[in-house]
Amino acid sequence: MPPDGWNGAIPSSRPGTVAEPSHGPDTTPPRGVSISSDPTDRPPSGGPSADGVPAAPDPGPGGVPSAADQPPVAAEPADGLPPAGADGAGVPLAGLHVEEAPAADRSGAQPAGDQGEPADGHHDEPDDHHAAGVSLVAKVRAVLRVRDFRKLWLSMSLSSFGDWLGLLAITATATSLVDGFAGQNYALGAVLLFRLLPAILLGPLAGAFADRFDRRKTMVVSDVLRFALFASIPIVDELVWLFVAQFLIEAISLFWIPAKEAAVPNMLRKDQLEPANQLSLVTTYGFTPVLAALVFAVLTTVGDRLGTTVPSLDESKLSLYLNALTFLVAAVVIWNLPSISGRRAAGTQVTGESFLHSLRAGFSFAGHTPLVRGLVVGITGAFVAAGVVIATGQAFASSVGGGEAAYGLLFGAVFIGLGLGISLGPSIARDLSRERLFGVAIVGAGVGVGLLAWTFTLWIALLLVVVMGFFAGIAYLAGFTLLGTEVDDALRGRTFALVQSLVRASLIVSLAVVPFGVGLLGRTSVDVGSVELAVTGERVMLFVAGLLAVAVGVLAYRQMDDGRPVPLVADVVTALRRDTTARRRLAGGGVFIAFEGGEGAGKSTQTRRLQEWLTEEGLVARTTREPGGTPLGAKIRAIVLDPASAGLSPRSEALLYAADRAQHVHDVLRPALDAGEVVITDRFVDSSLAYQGAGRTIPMDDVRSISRWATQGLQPDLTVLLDLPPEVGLARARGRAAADRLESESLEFHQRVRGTFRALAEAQPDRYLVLDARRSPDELAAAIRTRVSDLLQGLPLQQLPQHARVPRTRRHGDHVVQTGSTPQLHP
Ligand SMILES: Nc1ncnc2c1ncn2[C@@H]1O[C@H](COP(=O)(O)OP(=O)(O)OP(=O)(O)O)[C@@H](O)[C@H]1O
Ligand SMILES: Cc1cn([C@H]2C[C@H](O)[C@@H](COP(=O)(O)O)O2)c(=O)[nH]c1=O
Repeated sequence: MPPDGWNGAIPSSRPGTVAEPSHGPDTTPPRGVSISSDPTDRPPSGGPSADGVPAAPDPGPGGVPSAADQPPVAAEPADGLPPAGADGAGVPLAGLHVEEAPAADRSGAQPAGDQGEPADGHHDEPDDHHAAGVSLVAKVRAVLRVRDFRKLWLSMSLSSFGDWLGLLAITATATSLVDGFAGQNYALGAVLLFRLLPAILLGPLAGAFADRFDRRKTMVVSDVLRFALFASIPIVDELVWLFVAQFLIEAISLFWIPAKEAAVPNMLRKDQLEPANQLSLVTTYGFTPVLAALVFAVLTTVGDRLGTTVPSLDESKLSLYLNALTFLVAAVVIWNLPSISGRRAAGTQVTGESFLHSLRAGFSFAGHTPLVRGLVVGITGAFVAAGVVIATGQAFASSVGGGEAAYGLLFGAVFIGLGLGISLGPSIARDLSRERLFGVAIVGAGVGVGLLAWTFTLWIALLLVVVMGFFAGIAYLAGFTLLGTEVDDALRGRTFALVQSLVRASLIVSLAVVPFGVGLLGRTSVDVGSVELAVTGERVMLFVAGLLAVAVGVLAYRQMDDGRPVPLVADVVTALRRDTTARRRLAGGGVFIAFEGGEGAGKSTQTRRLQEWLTEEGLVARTTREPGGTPLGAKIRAIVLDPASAGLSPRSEALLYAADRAQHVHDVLRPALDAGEVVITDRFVDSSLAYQGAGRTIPMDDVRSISRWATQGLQPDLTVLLDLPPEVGLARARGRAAADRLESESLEFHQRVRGTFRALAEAQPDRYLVLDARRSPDELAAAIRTRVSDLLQGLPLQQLPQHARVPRTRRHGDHVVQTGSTPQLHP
């Protein structure tokens, strides 16, 4: 039976999914129109002159500012990007690979070792997996730096530890209070029953109550009552009171859990909720049960000795007192966290909806919303299967020849698997939609159980149990995260409560029914060739549980599938391989390439050259830009770049760029990608993160949120970052035209911009090509062509009709001669 922290599910922001075209297959006629960037349409001059750019520190090789020049880095945010207001140049760049500048450019540069890179100068790009792992640690550390959350998490962990310890102690107490094998088993069953029963009877009521109380008071009162009840069990020392106390403790916990769930999102930023969720679940299922088992073992030794001096004290009683104490400590901690109180304390009115009506609304919502229905079916079915695994565990363990020790190992293996699934699952399956992940993970767990049923070797069984736990952990996190993100706050308490009740009911039913099934089926053996196969009740039940999990996984998947035309297997395989291009291809789309970089880095030059080359190769390729890729965007561009718009507030500026982007995605990018074109944009979302986020010091998450909203999740397949020290780029840009409003910003502003571009590239090395923009235009164009030709290999992109193609012989006479290596495309 899971302890208090069991559904530590915290509403969380959904990890970014790979953009899927919003339209169906290509119906758009081929386009060959190029919207080229025109540097002459800048707003009229009027800003500060090009002079006065302060001398910049030596940027080091490849333009990387040396550590000594970097200003102090502010508190590290969850996403590893510079916090708002921090100088992006201070972000560690160890994993960034910048294609090197020509030798002449590097003279006098500092050794690579100064940048924290390997002394041999070899830039090892961290693989994506590693980057994801590091970023999870960073995210968790950032979450734990939030003082109130840290305190709540510590108190939750303490309660969870106490609860596991209490479970061990109560089961030991129950069996010690009765005599005989049958009596002891009945007592054990009754303890579990009394622990599970309240949720079935009171769960939905507790859910409806959840939003009507001051959360802090609810939690403190619950913890104090649980302290008193746990402490009373060893004092009263009666079996009947143990059952009553169990029932009351569970009933009280039902009020504590939703209060806690509602409190956490108020303490953290939205993007911090998923790592907080992972942390809570790993603590509850990975760490505290192991610690509780160890402490119980220690107390058993101490209790034996104590028992000789204080006869009424044994390890179970000691554990129960300790458990009681954890709740008292938690009560004190929570009492000192006023931020938990929530909206009641803030004076917000609760709707006048009747209690009964709100209960009915909760049920109706769960029954009529396909996604929630799928989640409820999946979670319930998975817990029925889990109940079967628990109920057959002892018999199965002895059948693989390990007895009690094997049971302990198998029990531990479940938690190892759960811990791995919860902590690693989201990063492994980062690109897969959570709806699909949920169904797939339940099926995976079911297959694990089905195979386990026919395993006769302990180590294979242990391996399969870890696999089963791994998938179950992923499903659990995905399911509860989806409940948190997809269910409106007003209904969330009731939905969670309903799921809680169903989970417990499933466990009860399977724990009650399975032993009968096992007994009824008995033990037989089947001859398979020369081998005699033992077909026992517990193995058959396990196999049935596996089949059931597979069935509910498929059912949940069908309920929750968003109807995308991408076949599941290909979706899973490409998501695991992080193959975003293949994912877009699966969805029948084109290829999206973004150019990013500071002022004067050469983006317009290179977007144009790339488009010309692709067109020569017979592909439909277009260039576009932000801001100003649409007629409406051109007006926005005029406003944002006009030095006369001096009073524009940072937020207005961010929204104007987002508005330009929304129109751009809607009018240009999506249709062109849906038509299978190669779309090359001069700037995209990264520019907003760099300029409005780091430059204007707007919180990165706010910029990311409005950008995601504006783009509906569209991401480039490749971003070419032309990296250049800002003083070089500004000089180039100012040599071309008078400085616009952004170019007129300070050098520090532009250094923050540069640092953020680099940090973004570092976070996803597979999706970026970082080039030293001090290289010649020809060298840059050649490096870009090489990378782009790799990206486009084998893709069924839209091609120019024969009559529109430029014969190779004429091309070089008419257009820019593409020098350097020019790979051949085979579209
Ligand atoms: N690799 C290069 N080396 C030197 N000069 C370059 C290089 N690439 C472009 N330039 C020159 O630098 C200036 C800016 O180039 P371009 O307009 O392509 O940059 P940009 O990144 O689009 O600038 P902005 O962001 O300010 O629009 C132009 O005068 C261009 O000729
Ligand atoms: C997309 C985008 C752009 N900017 C800034 C960056 C530049 O200073 C100008 C655009 O000028 P360019 O000549 O086209 O490079 O706008 C920004 O601040 N935020 C953005 O999202």
